[in-house]
Amino acid sequence: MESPSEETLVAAQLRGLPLYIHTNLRLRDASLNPASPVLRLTRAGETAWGALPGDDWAVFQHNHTTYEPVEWAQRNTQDYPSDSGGQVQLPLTTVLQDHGHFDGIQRVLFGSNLRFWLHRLLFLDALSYLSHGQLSLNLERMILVDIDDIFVGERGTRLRPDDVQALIATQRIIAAMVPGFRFNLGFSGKFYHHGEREENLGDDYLLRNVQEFNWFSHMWKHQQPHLYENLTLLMSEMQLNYAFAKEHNIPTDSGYSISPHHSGVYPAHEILYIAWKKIWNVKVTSTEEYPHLRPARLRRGFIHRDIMVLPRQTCGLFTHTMYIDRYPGGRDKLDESIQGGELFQTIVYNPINIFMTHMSNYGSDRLALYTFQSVIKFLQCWTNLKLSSAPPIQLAEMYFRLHPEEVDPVWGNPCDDPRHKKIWSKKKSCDSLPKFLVIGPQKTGTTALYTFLAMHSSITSNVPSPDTYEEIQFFNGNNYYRGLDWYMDFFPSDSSANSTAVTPQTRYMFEKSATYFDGEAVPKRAHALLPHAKIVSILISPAKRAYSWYQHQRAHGEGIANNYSFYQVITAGDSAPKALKDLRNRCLNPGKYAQHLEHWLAYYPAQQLHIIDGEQLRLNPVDVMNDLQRFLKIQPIFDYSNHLRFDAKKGFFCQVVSEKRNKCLGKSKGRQYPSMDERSAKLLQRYYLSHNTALVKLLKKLGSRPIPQWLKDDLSTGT
Ligand SMILES: Nc1ncnc2c1ncn2[C@@H]1O[C@H](COP(=O)(O)OS(=O)(=O)O)[C@@H](OP(=O)(O)O)[C@H]1O
Repeated sequence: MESPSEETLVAAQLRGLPLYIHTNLRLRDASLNPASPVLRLTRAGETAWGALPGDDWAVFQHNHTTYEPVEWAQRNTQDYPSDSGGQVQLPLTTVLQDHGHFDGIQRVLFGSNLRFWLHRLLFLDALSYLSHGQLSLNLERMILVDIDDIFVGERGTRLRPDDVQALIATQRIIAAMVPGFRFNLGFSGKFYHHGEREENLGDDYLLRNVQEFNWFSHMWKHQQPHLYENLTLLMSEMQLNYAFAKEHNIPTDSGYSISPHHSGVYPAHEILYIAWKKIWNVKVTSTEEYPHLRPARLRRGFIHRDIMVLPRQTCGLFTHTMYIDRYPGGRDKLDESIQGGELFQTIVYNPINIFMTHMSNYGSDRLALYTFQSVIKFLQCWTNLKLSSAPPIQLAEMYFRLHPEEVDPVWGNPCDDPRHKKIWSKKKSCDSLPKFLVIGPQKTGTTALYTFLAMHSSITSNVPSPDTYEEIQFFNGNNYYRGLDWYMDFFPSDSSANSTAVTPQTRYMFEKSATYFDGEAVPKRAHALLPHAKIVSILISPAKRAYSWYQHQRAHGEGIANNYSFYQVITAGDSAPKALKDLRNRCLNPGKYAQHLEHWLAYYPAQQLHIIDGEQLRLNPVDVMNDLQRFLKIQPIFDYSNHLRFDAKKGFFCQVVSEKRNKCLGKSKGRQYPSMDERSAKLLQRYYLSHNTALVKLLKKLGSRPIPQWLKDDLSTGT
């Protein structure tokens, strides 16, 4: 390849097209064709002056009506002064639209990659144009700028009256370009009048102009709420800021609040949410921490305890960023971010932008005012985006209308992220999260397994729930919305709670909830919190399971189950009463084993999954428990042969208590009921045929597991 300094305009014709390409060029000064029909998001602004990134640009030479330039640039004659000879150069086409008149194919050709910021916009426009609008971004963009830490800050870094005047003046200028724009000020009243004389006058000036801005409460002393374990104490601190607001005519009805350092928002500190609601009637907050700080484009929102949590965007201005020239990387870096770089693109890609800034960014040389005013001007110059602003509640409602799939939170493990660990209650420990889950399905022997596991001195389960006994049922249903603290309270980290001899390190904690197996949302949620957990499932004949489940419902006095025979339940058609159809689904669906296991395997690797043959658990529990201990790598290995014994009266294996006495499971496990009728048995064999066939395939794929006898039987009689 030629070195760039030696390059010449080497032309190559694109095969079959009246189009020549010159490659390997350095260019500068890009401009757009205002008449190009491709432009939608992109606006033909001025010229993007300066060298364009890269030294391997291609330009297009065309001589046919099918072609229309979208972007031009000049050769970088600063590099080759001899080339220009002082003459004006013709612009070279760097992005070209092909209308398809020649060969019927419409194209947009780019002479360079997406390193050049303008190409990122043009690429979106090309997608929109070529897809006839199917792949188009909406052009509305909302912008909210929060100024945290009002009144907080060292002497010498705070606002003076002229800074406040500049704030108001710039707000007016921005509002003329962004309808509805007002700075959103978050205050900590405790530090009011803590500055130098001029700065205290600045505080007063701000309060005299209280109606110019939107306001929200920060913490009174700028404390981190996750350090509070006591709700009353936290509320009394919030109350102080509330009283301050009242005294100084600061509006208290924004329904928005921000927590210092994102503390308590995510990972959620429940008492923060409760206190916020009670004192400030908070409806919206925002954070950069959900699910993680980086990458910024993956930040999401969620709703917890009726508080809408929005993702917040970073604009590179932190408490200590106070001077333009001391911006990390210098003024050029800041301008690069504004002029097509990170800040500019954040607004291009996010329909709703909440930016975090700090009071200190508005004193000194007012870096933040420069930043926002400039980026908005730049956006107006180069895009057709419709910028506007609105108070946080409106933004939040808009956000969740756009992203209904984000409403439900997904709780991650706070210990997986050092930042999260820092803003998580000191009382919590990741040691008190389960290392394995017994997921069911129901009626396969999960209680027997749970009881046998609990006999092991190194294994502990959760403390019982008052509603659902040994099962917490967290990852499915409404308990999930109670939050992680609620779940973790079932796993006390002090060893006194359950087993005295073992430390948290040697304790192998688990949880069993038999409805997890077929819970739609469970694998995703479990994996988000416990990605390294082992997953244990038990399978028996799905027909037998369905029948046992039906008997269980009858024994529990479930009205519908008592009013209909098993056959009627499993054959209920679409015209049946809803309650009967629901019962049918709950009875039959968990037995579609392969389908549910595939769902788990979409989140967990096969090595973390252990499938127990439920018939073996019933007939030969000692071997099953030995296998399971090996799989879980539990030490020491517990010898179950001395502790489990077949109880002829119960008809099942039970726990050995003494030479003569066994402790068996209660009456509800191993019930007496008539055998399944022939008709139902035949029907279910047919019903589960495809599911059982898929299960055999899956088990084979998973490796050396012997195919359970019940599965072979179900399949042989089902054909
Ligand atoms: N050792 C031992 N003792 C008692 N019962 C045993 C045992 N091993 C397996 N089984 C079978 O477990 C079935 C109940 O399953 P679950 O405990 O998973 O039911 S539940 O979902 O928790 O309600 C229960 O179902 P039913 O026989 O229909 O009552 C038993 O067949």
